This record gives sequence, C-alpha cells and structure tokens, in this order.
Amino acid sequence: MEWAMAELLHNPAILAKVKQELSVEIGSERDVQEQDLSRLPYLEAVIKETMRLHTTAPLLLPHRAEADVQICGYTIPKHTQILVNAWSIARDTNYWDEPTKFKPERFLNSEIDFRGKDFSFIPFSAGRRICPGLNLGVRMVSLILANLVHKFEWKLPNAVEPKDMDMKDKFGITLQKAEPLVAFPVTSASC
Ligand code: HEM
Repeated sequence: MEWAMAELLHNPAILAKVKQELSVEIGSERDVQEQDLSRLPYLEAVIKETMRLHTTAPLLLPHRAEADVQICGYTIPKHTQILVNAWSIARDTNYWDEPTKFKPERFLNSEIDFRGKDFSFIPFSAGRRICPGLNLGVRMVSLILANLVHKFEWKLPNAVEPKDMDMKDKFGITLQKAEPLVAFPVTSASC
C-alpha cells in the first residue's frame, strides 16, 4: 500500500492516469466498491507493477526440499533449506524490459499474473504453499488505493518535488520503504 502510494506520488503522470480511469468508470458521486475492480485495468496494472518492483516478501518464506532434486544441472539434496529470491527474479533483464523503472503499462494487454503460473513474477510464491490470502490481499490493497486516489488530492510535505522523493528500500523479511511515506490528503474537488 505504502509503496503503491509512493510510486503514484513519485510519478504524477501515472497518478493522473489512475484518476482518469476512476473518473470515467466511477464518476464523482460515489466511492469505489469491490465490484468495480474488474473495470479498472490500469489500477490493476499499478498494483502488479508495485508488487513486481517492491516485492513484499523478497525471499518469500523458507522452503525445504522433500527429496533430492536436479535444477539447471545443480543437485539440491533432500532437506536443503531453499530461499527463492522473488525480488531478483522480478528484476531479471531476461524477462523484464527496463526492470528498475515503474511502468504499469507493461502489464496492460499482458497475460502475466501473480497467481503462481508465471515464474518470472511470484510475489505470492507458487505451488502448494502459495499465499492463501492472495485474493483478499489484492482486493484490499486495490480497493483502499483506489479510494485514496479517488477521494483525495495528495500533497507532499515541505514542498518536496515528486522527483526528489526518497524511494530507497530497507531489506528485511518484508521490503519496507527506508523513509516512511509522508503525504497529506486534501479534500478532492469531486468529493
Ligand atoms: C498483498 C498482500 C500479501 C502478500 C504480498 C503476501 C505474500 C505472501 C508470501 C510471499 C507468502 C510465502 C509463500 C511461500 O513462499 O511459501 C505468503 C504466505 C502466507 N500468507 Fe500471504 N500475502 C499477502 C496477504 C495475505 C493475507 C491477507 C493473508 C490472510 C488473510 C495471508 C496469509 C498467508 C498465509 C497463512 C501464508 C502461509 C502459507 C503456507 O505456508 O502454506 N497473506 N504470503
């Protein structure tokens, strides 16, 4: 949520596109509701791009090999603890064009999804242990982000310019912003 808001404030042109989509699909009279989400493809692309560039759990959760396995010529012995670097996979230039750039458009007209079938993009992991909260998590983040953008204008403190925002991350079990996002909501003209 924090990374998605930070990227939108850091990229005003992308924020304007999200607002435009919401204005056309929802209008100014009401909040965004869960049943609206399927009509907001650009918002969905923003969520996916946020999860790609700022993978929530960069090394997923530790896994363990149940049996000896061969992967790309390497033998992984039974009972080895395995950490999958989903963060690095999501920035691999073999799969992603300009991987360090925030470009939601890469997910428009693309079949790539985070449901565990595309191994280049696994923010929820894949296989039997894939996050069981995937649908709930995506819906919650989408709905909250959509309403924050739809209902408010946002201002950065101390006249900070969007391009000067601190976008560094802090490595951990989850990938947090090194500097927490501070932004002020201002009532939108459409409220
Ligand atoms: C955007 C939000 C979320 C993200 C990015 C996320 C991501 C993940 C990841 C990467 C894993 C590790 C999977 C693995 O490698 O084994 C995981 C596991 C898990 N998540 Fe989530 N998650 C999110 C939301 C949720 C929510 C809302 C719930 C519950 C309501 C939830 C419940 C769980 C549980 C129980 C596991 C452990 C599954 C297992 O080990 O079998 N998650 N999640």
